[in-house]
Amino acid sequence: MFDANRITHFSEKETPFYYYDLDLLKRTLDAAKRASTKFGFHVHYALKANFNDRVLGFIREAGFGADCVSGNEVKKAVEVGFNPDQIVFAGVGKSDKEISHALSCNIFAFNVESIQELRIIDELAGAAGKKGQVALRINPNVDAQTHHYITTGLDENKFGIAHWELGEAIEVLRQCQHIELIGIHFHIGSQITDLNVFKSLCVKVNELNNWFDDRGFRLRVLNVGGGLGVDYHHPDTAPIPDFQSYFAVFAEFLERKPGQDVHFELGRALVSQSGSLVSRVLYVKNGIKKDFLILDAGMTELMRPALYQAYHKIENLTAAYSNSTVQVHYDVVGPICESSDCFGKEVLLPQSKRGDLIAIRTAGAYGEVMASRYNLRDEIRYVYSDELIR
Ligand SMILES: Cc1ncc(COP(=O)(O)O)c(C=O)c1O
Ligand SMILES: N[C@@H](CCCC[NH3+])C(=O)O
Repeated sequence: MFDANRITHFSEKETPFYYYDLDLLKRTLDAAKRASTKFGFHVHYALKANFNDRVLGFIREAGFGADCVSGNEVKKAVEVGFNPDQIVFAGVGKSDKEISHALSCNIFAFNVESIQELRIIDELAGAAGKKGQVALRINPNVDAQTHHYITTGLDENKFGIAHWELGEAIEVLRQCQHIELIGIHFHIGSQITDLNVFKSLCVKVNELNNWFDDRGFRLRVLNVGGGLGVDYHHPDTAPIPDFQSYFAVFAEFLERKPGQDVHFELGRALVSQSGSLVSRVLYVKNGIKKDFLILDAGMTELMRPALYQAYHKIENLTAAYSNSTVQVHYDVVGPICESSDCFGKEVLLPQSKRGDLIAIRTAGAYGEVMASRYNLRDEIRYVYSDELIR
């Protein structure tokens, strides 16, 4: 819950807007950095979770690398000052233009997702007179036990090179003159809350690490991707994910060969809790079957509930400091002309009225970046916590 001072500040702003708590962001990054450094691990932040310039500035300052999934993300990472030597580029559909641009930036590595892509990077690197460093993204067929839309490491998913294709992949690698295999890469899904899933991933990584070693490939990097989940139900009591326990799983179960580095690509866990979407109640509508709170924010600002039926904690900030004790169940909806434009059904809130400020919490990851202009909505607005002390 936000303090009264902050709510007064919000009430002066035009809604809806994303609010970023930069102090919490910094504390989260410090915790992740401390825990990863303790084990000698390197973290590349997944820009796809949030590429807001100010957020990225803090992440770069904290010393993380960048994991990109498009040419524009590579461009952005370079522009905001990430060291190209700490930029990796994944994605099932990298275009020739994007590959050539990344080669010209001298990024650290391409996480390659198909055999055909290996040949194309080799060709483009040759034409540019470069040598591209590549890691093979392997689909390990490990169930991430998360929402099926954000599971990426099962045989049925489009991501990565299948394990049965690896023989062919190393034949192609042996023929290619302009690429060098530096490692193997995995990313099995997002919002993973059961750490045992990562133990299963380590077992697969160890098997494959040995497989490559047996065939004479001395891998320098084991990249195990991201995926660490956050607590959407308790944004205030559990604002910082347990990075120590997460990294400890890999420290215990991953078998590194001498000289091998371990890379991670965390997105959500680094930025989720420091962002909230702040909105106002436009109308309170008493339907036949239920009551609706109609907000001025919708699925165009935060798509996760409409897309994945994702849970986000909803709070009435105005009512929080009033004496009202009446509680009402509302369907909290947006103004967009889609029935799926709903942030939560049967949400128990203090009795609410037009003009009340509503916060939708844990929206710092996959919030602003997934916004759209559908219905010709306004561009996203922001408020940063340090405006309060400026
Ligand atoms: C290749 C890759 N790396 C890293 C991430 C970041 O994942 P998360 O935000 O769950 O940490 C993703 C997104 O799921 C991804 O596709
Ligand atoms: N956009 C998803 C996560 C997908 C991660 C990218 N592979 C979410 O909001 O949870």
